[in-house]
Amino acid sequence: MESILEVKNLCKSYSNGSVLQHVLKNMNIQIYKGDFTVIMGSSGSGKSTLLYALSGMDKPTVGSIYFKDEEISGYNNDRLAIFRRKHCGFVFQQMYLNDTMNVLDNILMGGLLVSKDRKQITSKAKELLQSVGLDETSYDKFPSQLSGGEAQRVAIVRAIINSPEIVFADEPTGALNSTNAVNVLEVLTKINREGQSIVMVTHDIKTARRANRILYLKDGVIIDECNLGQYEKGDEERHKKLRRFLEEMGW
Ligand SMILES: Nc1ncnc2c1ncn2[C@@H]1O[C@H](COP(=O)(O)OP(=O)(O)OP(=O)(O)O)[C@@H](O)[C@H]1O
Repeated sequence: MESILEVKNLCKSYSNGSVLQHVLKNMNIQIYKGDFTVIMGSSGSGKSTLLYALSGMDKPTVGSIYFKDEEISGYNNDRLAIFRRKHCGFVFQQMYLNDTMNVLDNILMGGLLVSKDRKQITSKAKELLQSVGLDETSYDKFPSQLSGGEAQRVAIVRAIINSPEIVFADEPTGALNSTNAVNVLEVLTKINREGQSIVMVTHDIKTARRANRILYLKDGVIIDECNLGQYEKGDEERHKKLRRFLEEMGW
């Protein structure tokens, strides 16, 4: 299997006043291309810190992070920003859609950072909106006029408009009701089936079971992983396997 991200001896510490808190402790991980990888673990175990380090949103205290053959951990902030724009998409719980722009412009804003071909980006945005179940009536709406699930689907389209090689998601369904959460998970499952690599942090077992690989984090260390294979709707065995794994982990 081909790696898309590789982490070597990763440590991350925060200084809280006079106390140094070691949040990630000497981690070694490979994330594979085309995988839907989920990071789980108890609250405060370091999941978001790991996601931030993997995605070049934050720098490790010690250790190296490789995106394919490129070592991103040594980059300065400007190079990291370029790296993120070129290769990564982000779907976070706080969606940060721009409230002063309509749906289409929110998406185009990201697309035009990479391509100057407005016509091509516009038609791609419309195609992607269609594929997540949003028709032309959504284009002119402002974020405040959307439901949580619609807004999150717009955020996903914005995250993938530049065809990033990897999408990072932090609790993307955390603020949604169950219908909207399922809609958003369907979109993530669909783009993963089409080859998109995804790394997602979640507390929710229904969300986690969309992944083919679950990494379990405890006190800053990956203590084990569970491999589930590709998601199929209604696969009870898969659900039981994940439940057993999480019970063993003390989740
Ligand atoms: N910027 C920061 N400065 C200082 N400490 C931080 C910072 N970010 C995170 N921490 C600390 O690092 C630890 C891990 O935080 P992190 O958010 O990664 O955990 P998590 O597993 O994602 O938790 P949760 O499931 O509750 O979101 C926590 O004790 C947190 O207080």
